[in-house]
Amino acid sequence: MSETPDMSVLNTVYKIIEERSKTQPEGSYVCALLNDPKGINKILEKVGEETTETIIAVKDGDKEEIVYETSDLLFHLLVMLFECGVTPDEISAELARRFK
Ligand SMILES: N=c1c2ncn([C@@H]3O[C@H](COP(=O)(O)OP(=O)(O)OP(=O)(O)O)[C@@H](O)[C@H]3O)c2ncn1[C@@H]1O[C@H](COP(=O)(O)O)[C@@H](O)[C@H]1O
Repeated sequence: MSETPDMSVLNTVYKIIEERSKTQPEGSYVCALLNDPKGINKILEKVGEETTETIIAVKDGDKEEIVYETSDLLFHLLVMLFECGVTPDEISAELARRFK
């Protein structure tokens, strides 16, 4: 892709998560998270881990790591939102409501 993707990439990733949940392909990391016997706690564990790794990257001032770990965090947040039945559009609407 020649252009830098905009925030709609989050919607696309969410749609892939939805699709994985429906089709349950073998080897899918999303399915491994969604089907984990710990349920939502597994996803929350990952959100916690990725939050910590993002904080460490920021403390280290390592821009490349900040981009990498924040992407991991956003991805796991999208899986969490999917599991809760919340869409990225609902988050966008809430953020837009706060514009001033
Ligand atoms: N964006 C991501 C994405 N970001 C990170 N990850 C995975 O998230 C995990 C990050 O966890 P860690 O850094 O803790 O690494 P780990 O050692 O594997 O961790 P453990 O789970 O083993 O504890 C890694 O396994 C990464 O591969 C992702 N896995 C999938 N996606 C998206 O989800 C889509 C569906 O993926 P599959 O379900 O695998 O087909 C893909 O097309 C991507 O768009």
